[in-house]
Formats: sequence, C-alpha cells, structure tokens
Amino acid sequence: MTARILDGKATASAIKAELAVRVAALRERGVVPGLGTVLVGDDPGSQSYVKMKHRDCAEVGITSLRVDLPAEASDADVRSALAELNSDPACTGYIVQLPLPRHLDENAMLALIDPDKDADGLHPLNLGRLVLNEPGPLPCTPRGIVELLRRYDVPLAGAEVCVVGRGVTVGRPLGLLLTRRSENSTVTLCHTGTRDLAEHTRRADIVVAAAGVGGLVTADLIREGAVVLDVGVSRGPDGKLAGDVAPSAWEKASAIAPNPGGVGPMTRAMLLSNVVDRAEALARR
Ligand SMILES: Nc1nc(=O)c2c([nH]1)NC[C@@H]1CN(c3ccc(C(=O)N[C@@H](CCC(=O)O)C(=O)O)cc3)C=[N+]21
Repeated sequence: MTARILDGKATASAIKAELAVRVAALRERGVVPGLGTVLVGDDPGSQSYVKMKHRDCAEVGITSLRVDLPAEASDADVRSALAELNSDPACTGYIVQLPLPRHLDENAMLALIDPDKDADGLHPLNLGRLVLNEPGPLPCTPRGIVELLRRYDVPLAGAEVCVVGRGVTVGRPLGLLLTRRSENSTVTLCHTGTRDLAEHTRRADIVVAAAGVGGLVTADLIREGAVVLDVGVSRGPDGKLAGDVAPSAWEKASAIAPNPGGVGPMTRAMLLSNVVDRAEALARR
C-alpha cells in the first residue's frame, strides 16, 4: 500500500493565506494583532522554533514582540517579562517557549500568563475550559492534528484513535479535543506504563505517535490501512532528529503525516490562528 501524505506544510501555507486575509481586514479597522514570545536561554531547538514563529507572523501580517532572556534569568526576571506582555496592548497573545531552564518552575510561569493572552492554550484555566467544553484558545499541536485530519477528510466520528505519549502539550489534551461531540472519536491514551502497546495501536484507525521515542511505531504496531501521524521529535544516537514513526510503517499505512512536514507546520499555523481569533474577538467588543 502507498500511504497518502497528509501534507502539513502545504496545509499550513493554505491556512496562512487565509489568515493573511483576516489580518488585512483587521488592520483596515486599525486592529494590529501581535504575537509575543518569551525565550529563556539559548537552546538551539527553541531558538529555531521561535525564529520560525516570527517568520510566520511576518508572512501573515502579525507583528512580533520578541523577549529573549539569558539562561540564568531569575524567576523575578521572567515574571516581570510576563507582566509586561500581559499589560502591553500591542500584544494580542504570547507564548513562553518550552522547555524552560531547570531552575524555573514551568507550571508556575504558565499560570502567570493572562489566560486571554495564552496563545498556546496551555494555561491551566484554558486547559480547564477544554475539559468543560467552554470556548478558549486550544493547544496548538492537538488543534493542528485535528485540523490536518479534517482538511484531508479523515473520518473522525466513531474512529478508534490511539494516542501514544501523555505529554501536556500533545498527548494529554489531544484526547479532550477528539472526544468532543464535534469530533466524536474514541481515544486510547498509551504511555510508558501501558502493558501491551501493540494491542492498542493495532486496533486503531488512527495512530498519533507523540512519545518522542525515535522509530517507536513500526509496521507491526499498526493495522493495514491505518492513518499514522508522526508528531514526536527526538535526537538519535547520531545526533540527528528522528520522528516516532519508523519507515517500515509507511508500507502498511493508508495515510501518513510525515515528520518533518506534517504536524510541525500545523502547530505553527494554529499558533497564528489563536492570535487572529483573539484579535477578532477584541475587534468585536
Ligand atoms: N510554549 C511552547 N509551545 C510550543 O508549541 C512548543 C514549545 N513551547 N516548545 C517546543 C515545541 C516543538 N514545537 C514545534 C513547532 C514547529 C515545528 C516545525 O515546524 N517543524 C518542522 C521542521 C522545522 C525545521 O525545519 O526544523 C516540520 O515538522 O516540518 C516543530 C516543533 C513547538 N513547541
């Protein structure tokens, strides 16, 4: 079987073109959406992601507010940077690029973001809103996964979805999105404590590999014709970036979201969508 490619890069470009139109309409009304990023330290991965996010903003007309702090920034330094962005009217929404240096408490920092400016949808209040099915910004990668599946008409209602990985930014909230009435999927969340991973992944119509374990999902872990999304990124022993899905899985899958080129670009497009959604809500007031 040749797997159909769920092309996140092309889909993200189409979404950015749609967003550029919405931003132009906002600008005509004097509303200029702005995305803030707080980057603490010099982790090369984080630096490249933040750079990409600002490049995306420029592409659609969202202004950038970039706050870079040194790795040894104190808790107080980060708190004052967040307080500034919380009160800056030019900042529609912002993110705190994760991971933070170990001496900083990530959850405490995320809880300091004004929930209405939480462009990542990772503030406890917004994750709570997601549980309660109340409106609020959605976490970008889960939202990107659902959007990619929708745009390729992958059936979700009644679908058996197996999510591998229970991280806060992907695995844990993804089940909440997919079990909303609007998606109506049945979700199994697997993790390092799962007794027999294959028993669950082989049963699934859709497998979302978000464990950050290189090559974890091989052909014998999936059913013939399954849809597979490669989300997890890790560094192999050779220092090269690897996805969670092994090349062998491509022979059995009916469709694959590759890595790179799949969910990553969708994550970035959803970040922009969260900012534009909020700018439009503010313009309606
Ligand atoms: N507060 C916060 N929010 C995040 O959303 C967040 C974060 N911290 N920390 C790190 C992870 C990782 N992440 C990615 C975003 C884009 C790509 C992406 O676009 N990847 C391209 C490849 C990019 C390249 O060329 O290296 C692709 O998959 O095609 C990947 C990973 C967001 N994250």
